[in-house]
Amino acid sequence: MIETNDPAIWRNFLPWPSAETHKHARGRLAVVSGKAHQTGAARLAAHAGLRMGAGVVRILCPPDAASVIAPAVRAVMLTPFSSPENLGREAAGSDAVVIGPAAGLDDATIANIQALGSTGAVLVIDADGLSVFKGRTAELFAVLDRDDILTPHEGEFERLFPGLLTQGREVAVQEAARLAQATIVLKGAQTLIASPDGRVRRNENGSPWLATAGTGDVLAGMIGGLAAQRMESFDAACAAVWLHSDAAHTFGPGLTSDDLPDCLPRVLSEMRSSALD
Ligand SMILES: NC(=O)C1=CN([C@@H]2O[C@H](COP(=O)(O)OP(=O)(O)OC[C@H]3O[C@@H](n4cnc5c(N)ncnc54)[C@H](OP(=O)(O)O)[C@@H]3O)[C@@H](O)[C@H]2O)[C@@H](O)CC1
Ligand SMILES: Nc1ncnc2c1ncn2[C@@H]1O[C@H](COP(=O)(O)OP(=O)(O)O)[C@@H](O)[C@H]1O
Repeated sequence: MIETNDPAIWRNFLPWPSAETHKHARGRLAVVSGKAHQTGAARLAAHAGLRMGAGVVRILCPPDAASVIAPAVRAVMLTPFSSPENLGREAAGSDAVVIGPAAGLDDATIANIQALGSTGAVLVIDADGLSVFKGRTAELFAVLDRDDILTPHEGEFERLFPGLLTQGREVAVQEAARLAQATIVLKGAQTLIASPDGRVRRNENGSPWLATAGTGDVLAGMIGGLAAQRMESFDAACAAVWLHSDAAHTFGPGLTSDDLPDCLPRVLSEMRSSALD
């Protein structure tokens, strides 16, 4: 049965800081950047993860990108990596890692994802991190744990699961979660979220203002931010999808992906008030 993605289901599982917490205890999120001319997507995701409450957010970047990113971040920290092995070491200790936005469609992206697979962090894989496995899905599935999360739009979904969408989005997303043994977020006007345990929810508060470049990168960062705070992956994905749309409704016309993270304090405050009621 497909449930509506109603906040009542996951509202009480949202992570709020306790009086005694510190930034590392709140959750460590890493976001992997693309090359020097492709760093905006990672910066959007990292900022969103920080706004969602991850206590420490770090961008891990190829060495050539460091001088581009450094002047463009403040609360987000920056660490260059020189190889997939080095990336794996730098990401160790992260609670969640986002990879894929503007990562590049080359073997380095595959090797980076494989290296991250052994860190134990929850992986949120988006965009190029999905498309690069076109025709090589067995290699992707070999990396995934059940708490990992894939966030394809329909184009990316078709590359990973060719032909599956002809059975309808609902059937397709459930079958994809079963095949991948991971949570699948099939994005669209009504995003569907499926867990490998068979749960599936339909998001019904979508906003067409989200049809603008970079909003998917923000969503990946939001999911990563909640997963870093140890919210269960499926609920983290459902909560982030709903809050992402709510932020878009809050801003309305003229929305760009840059605006979304800055709408989150208000959206989260409203959610916190209603959870306390
Ligand atoms: N700020 C930044 O730096 C940003 C960087 N970004 C980075 O840019 C890269 C390209 O990302 P991308 O998503 O534009 O292109 P990609 O998936 O390679 O192919 C697009 C093709 O897929 C198809 N398609 C089918 N359904 C679709 C759907 N629902 N939504 C969208 N497309 C759909 C569609 O085919 P059509 O329908 O036109 O035949 C379309 O032509 C990637 O690295 C990404 O991370 C972006 O995140 C933006 C912000
Ligand atoms: N018409 C729409 N109505 C509601 N949500 C939409 C619509 N179009 C796009 N979205 C949402 O916007 C986001 C776009 O993500 P994505 O396609 O990955 O963009 P990008 O790669 O530019 O970041 C997804 O969360 C998707 O559900």
